[in-house]
Amino acid sequence: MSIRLNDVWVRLGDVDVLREVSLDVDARTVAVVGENGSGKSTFARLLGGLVGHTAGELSVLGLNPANRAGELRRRVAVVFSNPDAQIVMPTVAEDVAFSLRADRLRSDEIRERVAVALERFGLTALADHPSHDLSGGQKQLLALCGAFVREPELVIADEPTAYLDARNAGRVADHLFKDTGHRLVLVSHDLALARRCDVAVLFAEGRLTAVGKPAAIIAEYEAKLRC
Ligand SMILES: Nc1ncnc2c1ncn2[C@@H]1O[C@H](COP(=O)(O)OP(=O)(O)OP(=O)(O)O)[C@@H](O)[C@H]1O
Repeated sequence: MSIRLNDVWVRLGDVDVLREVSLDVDARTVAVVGENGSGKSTFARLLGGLVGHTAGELSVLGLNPANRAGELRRRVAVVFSNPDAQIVMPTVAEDVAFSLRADRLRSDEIRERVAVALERFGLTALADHPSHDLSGGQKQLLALCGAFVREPELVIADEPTAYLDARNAGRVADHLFKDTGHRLVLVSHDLALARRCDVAVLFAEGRLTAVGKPAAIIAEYEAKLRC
């Protein structure tokens, strides 16, 4: 997937939230685990071009977010745990179409892409439904639908199942892991979900402390949690 960081630091306010982060990973799915406040979300936002780095070198899909942020945002979709932050249009179909606004498609192409995406995420019957009246699980599916309709090369999902019941969490996970040609960076406290990834990275106190097979990294993390 080509995520490369060399001694990257991120300072927010007067805090070094990420320190000395180095990583070179080329995997389809990458899990990011670690305790609360360890820097996982900041790392996810950094990869998505939503937070700048203060020092070091960084490339995502071969692009440096510092000077190719626009292109990165076109090729990468970021999904957060709170879908309300991403839902902007009054109806479900309009909200999905809004995600395509920058792609300069013809209106019939937009309609077609939206219809296919709604079908894929089981939202067709809700196309004209007010988006803010959806249940939490439906809203998260809508946020994912809005992310995937753009056919991103990389999906960065930060706690995408945090507020969902088991059935909806399973649905969301199935969409994230289904191989549709996209890569996935998944930040999650759900270690069963993290275990499904090809590679895992562990954060502690703003540092990336381990990278490897999820089973080994999660065992290391669980041992640390028991201390
Ligand atoms: N804008 C900011 N200004 C100052 N400090 C910040 C800012 N954003 C995050 N932090 C701090 O950076 C640290 C890492 O935060 P981050 O949200 O990346 O952690 P996290 O591992 O995702 O945590 P959680 O598992 O609780 O979501 C925390 O101590 C947080 O308070």
